[in-house]
This record gives sequence, C-alpha cells and structure tokens, in this order.
Amino acid sequence: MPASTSILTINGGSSSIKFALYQIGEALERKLVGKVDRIGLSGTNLTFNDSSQAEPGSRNIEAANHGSAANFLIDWLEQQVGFTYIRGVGHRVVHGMQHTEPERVSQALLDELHRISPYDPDHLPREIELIEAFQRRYPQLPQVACFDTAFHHSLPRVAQLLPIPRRFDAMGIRRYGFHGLSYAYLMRELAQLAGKQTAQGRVILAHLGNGASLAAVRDGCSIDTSMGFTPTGGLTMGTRTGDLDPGVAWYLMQSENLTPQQFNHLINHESGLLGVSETSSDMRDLMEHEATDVRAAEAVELFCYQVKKWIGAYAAALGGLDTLVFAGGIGENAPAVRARICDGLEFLGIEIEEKRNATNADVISAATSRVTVRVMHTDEEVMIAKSVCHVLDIPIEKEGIAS
Ligand SMILES: Nc1ncnc2c1ncn2[C@@H]1O[C@H](COP(=O)(O)OP(=O)(O)O)[C@@H](O)[C@H]1O
Ligand SMILES: CC(=O)OP(=O)(O)O
Ligand SMILES: [Mg+2]
Repeated sequence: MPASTSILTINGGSSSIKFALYQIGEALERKLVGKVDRIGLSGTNLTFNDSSQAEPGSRNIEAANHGSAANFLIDWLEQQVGFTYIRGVGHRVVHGMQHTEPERVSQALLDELHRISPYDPDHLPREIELIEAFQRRYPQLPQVACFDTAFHHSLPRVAQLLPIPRRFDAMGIRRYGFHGLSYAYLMRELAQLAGKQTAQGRVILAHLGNGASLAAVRDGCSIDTSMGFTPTGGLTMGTRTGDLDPGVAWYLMQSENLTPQQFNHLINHESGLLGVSETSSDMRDLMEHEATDVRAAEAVELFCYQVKKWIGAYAAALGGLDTLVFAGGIGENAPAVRARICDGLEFLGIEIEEKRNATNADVISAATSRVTVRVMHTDEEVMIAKSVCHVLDIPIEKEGIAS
C-alpha cells in the first residue's frame, strides 16, 4: 500500500474491532478496511480488504481480550502501512454522557470514561482498552473520541427522563440513546440524496444490525430513540433483550440466584433473537429455519412486531411521517423483514413496492405511498474519519467520500 497521510478509524464492539484507513486527499479515500472478530473466543480472525489487492485477506490470531487484539492489530498495521503517515486515530466511543461533539482524547477524558464505564459494561471498558493500547504504543499520535450518544443531545427532556426517583437523574441516570454515528451519517446522506427539505421533515431511522435501534428525527434533530441509558434497551436485538419488564429482572435475579455479572450476561449475551430461538442471534440463520423451527419463526416475528410498534410510536411522537429509512445489516439486506415490518402500516401512508424491496433498491416505497421508504447503507467509519479531520483541523476539499 502506498505511504500517504491517513486517518485510522477504530470501532470496538463487544467481541470485535472494526477498522478502516482513509487516505487524506481532495476527499477521504478508503484504502483499507477490516475487522478482528471472535475476540476472547476460539478462532479469532483478522479479515481485511486492501483496495490495492484483488482478493480480501484473512489471518488467524490469538487474542484473549481487546488489549491483546489491539496490540496484534497495531503490529499488523505497522507492517502493512506504518504509523509514520497516520495523522490521527478516531475511536467510536459508545457512551459520551454530556459530550455533544467529538473531541481529542486527553487524560481527563479517559478518567471520565473509566468512571462511567459501568454504564455500558459491554462496550466502554473495551473501547478504553483500545485507546490506551494506542496511547502506550504511540504516545504522540492524536486520538479522537467520537460519541455515539452525541447525535441525541437534542432529545427533549420528556424523552430523557426515566421514571425512577429524581435523585438518580441528578447523577446522570437518564436516557441517552446510541447508534448516533450511524444516524448522523444517514441524515447527511438523506440531505444529499433527497434534499435538505426532506431531511428537515419527519423522519424515522431504523438501524437494524446486531445491535438495533430506531430514532425519530424532526428538523434534523433527534426527538426520541429506542435505546436509553444503555444499549441494552429498546428493541429486542441479536443477543440483547431490549426493554424488559423490570419485574422480570427482579424475579429472575432472585429466583435464579444471579449475581449482577450473571444477570448482565443474561440480558446482553443470552437473550434477544438468540434467547428466543435457542439457536442463533443471526437473522440470516433464523430466516433459513423459520419454516421448520417454530422457535426461529417466533424470534423473527417478535423482532418484526417490535420494529413495527416503534414505527407507530414514533409516527405519533413526530405528528406524522414523511420518510422511513432502513439501515444496518438486517435493514439493508433483508427484504422479507422489511416487508413484514411495513405490512399493516398502510394507515400511516407506508406502501412498499414489492419488486423494489426485493432488490434492496434505494427507494422501496410505491409511487402512491405518502411516506418515502428508503434503504441506505450506513457507514460509522467514515463519520469517525471526518470527525478526526474536523477536530485535528485537517482540511478535506470535497465533502464526498472517494470510495
Ligand atoms: N441478507 C441478509 N438477510 C438477513 N439478515 C442479514 C443479511 N445480511 C446480514 N444480515 C443480518 O444483519 C445482522 C448483522 O448486522 P450488522 O449491521 O452487520 O451488525 P453489527 O452491529 O455487528 O455491525 C445479522 O443479524 C445478520 O444476520
Ligand atoms: C450502541 C450499540 O449497540 O452498538 P452495536 O450495535 O455496535 O453493539
Ligand atoms: Mg453495530
């Protein structure tokens, strides 16, 4: 790969690290993209696509935790590209509390992230580990934290409040919302594709991946979102419960004699599509076995039903609906799921065109549909890269993305 000034992006999930390298030219050009997945499990793997090579590559690695995966990744990047030309590293940081903008990582910010890491035990400790691994190896290299909560700083008070004693609100125990990098990207793309007026209208964004949430957006601002204090809330997901009757929490903890750690594992890693199907957290697997396995069928049904209900709720919160956007691995690639979600929502003005839906077309609504329904590919990485350029004052001439 040619040596040129670049930005590295790091997106640390609960068992994976996604990364991308953007060359800074007139526009940001993605040169390398990849991920380390199955961290802490057997068969940890690094897979990558280098734009200068015809074939994708992969390597088996040993990584018991995010720290050792990060060190492996740093060594590998050192060999592939070298760090001399990397101007900055941008990290997705899932929880940012009151932070509304991306910012340069400082010791004060790291101290604060350590303090709030119990707020999201599945993402934050690993993201901190990644930032610290880069800091140890390249102390002079600027790092930028890009907060998933920032997009939702505009939530009205009523959408922030949790119905628990008021003293907790003063301690920051409130609804924040997540997937903000994805939502910010989708809103920028929507303005480019459909015009600013459409992006200023009443929009529901459905980010349906392993982690899944919806956001209601009006005048370009988030007015509500399904995840709350942690990314475990809202919709049922691959392995997370989503919203759960709090009485169930109390009952299970005491009847099963669960420690807080065991309970956390149950709601984040053993539930959702995996818990209901007893077989897989992966929507593709479940759809394949729907006809023969009632558990898989119920899991898919529950997911579609919940997304449908949230669309109804957010249409009410927005006072109507102009645009519905599907994104994320499921939202972008599963026509049958989109069709099931939208079935019965004709009363809201949502009509799907079967053929367009089947091909994952950009616009999948019928010409007669009052609501425009779109399928959009989301890109958290490029949002991170742009934020790094912004925070580090690196000019990019063109707003677009070259690849
Ligand atoms: N063609 C497809 N049909 C149905 N589901 C799909 C398809 N492609 C990907 N998915 C689902 O997308 C989900 C992963 O979404 P993704 O956004 O990649 O997750 P992550 O949150 O890990 O980035 C999985 O449930 C996967 O099964
Ligand atoms: C915020 C969140 O849930 O992220 P992910 O979907 O990557 O787990
Ligand atoms: Mg994700």
